[in-house]
Amino acid sequence: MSIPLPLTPAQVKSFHDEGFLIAPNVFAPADLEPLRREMAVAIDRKACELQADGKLTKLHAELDFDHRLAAIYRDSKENGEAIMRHLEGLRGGGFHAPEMFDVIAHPRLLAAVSALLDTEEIIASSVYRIRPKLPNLGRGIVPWHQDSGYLAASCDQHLIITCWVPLVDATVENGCMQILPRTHKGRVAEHRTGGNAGFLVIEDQDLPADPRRAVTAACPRGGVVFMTNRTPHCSTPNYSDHIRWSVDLRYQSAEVPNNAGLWPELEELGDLATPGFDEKVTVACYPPEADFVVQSRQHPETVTRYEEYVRRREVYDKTPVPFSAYGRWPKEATVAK
Ligand SMILES: O=C(O)CCC(=O)C(=O)O
Ligand SMILES: [Fe+2]
Repeated sequence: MSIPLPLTPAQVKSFHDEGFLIAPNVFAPADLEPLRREMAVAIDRKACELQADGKLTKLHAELDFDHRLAAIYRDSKENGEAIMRHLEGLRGGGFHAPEMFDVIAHPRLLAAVSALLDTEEIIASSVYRIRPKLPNLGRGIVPWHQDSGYLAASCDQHLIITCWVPLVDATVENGCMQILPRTHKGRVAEHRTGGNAGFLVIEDQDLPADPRRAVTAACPRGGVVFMTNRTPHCSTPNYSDHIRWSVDLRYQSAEVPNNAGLWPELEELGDLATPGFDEKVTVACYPPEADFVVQSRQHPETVTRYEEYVRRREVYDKTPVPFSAYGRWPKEATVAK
């Protein structure tokens, strides 16, 4: 295992001043290969299943991970959507093979997160998302928002770090992110429901700065775009011929409210959670999904291993929690974007 390289003090300062940091070479190119390969296997499996059901005629098995799903989608929107839903799961982080966990718990990534959070005690969130942004498809275009727009208001003033990890070189052409710098220290802006593809949106007049000041966050594969939960960002269309694959992961200090220690203890029959569990988890910044300890110097025995991470995710997915990511923003966007 290579020795984790933390960020330089100048990079850490830049993150806190600007609200984001683009760090190349967090991962070695080979580090992301197992995840890309396993996601390709998952696509293949689902495509074969659709073929066996008589829904899909052409497998496009000769195409690589960066092109195959786009070709399947071009043949049939329904099949393309079915495969994307399969990968995304209930809320966007459905894919949880060991290769995904290895990226979430990667020592070099955790060293960088630890430097940015200034703690060794790190909680990872299940609120990670897999994003296949297909060429010329509106669904992957994410309108202006702050990640706090989706989280509990009680966590607005805490720091939760989004690590945006491209699985291909992310460029303007294939629809990398745009980020509004130096605007992450104020209140969370007004978000509205009904943005593109059902996302929340901050309308231009409600952004904390002129969107023309946005920085283009191109990032090579192996690099990471780090952002705070109050950093406004969006992403643009993919005009390339390949899929802009990315995953975004989230981390916070163990001092920030979380549900890492809470289990619902499902009853055998009916899968009903222990009474009161739903109220308890509302302490977390995103109550419906399972947080877990990913690094701890003080209590290394609490660090979550792969099997427990999977179990926590499954159990939370079955547990109705009275929290909606859209609940805090009752107003619809005035213009559908
Ligand atoms: O991947 C994208 O296009 C948007 C990502 C995003 O909003 C996030 O990582 O928080
Ligand atoms: Fe976001």
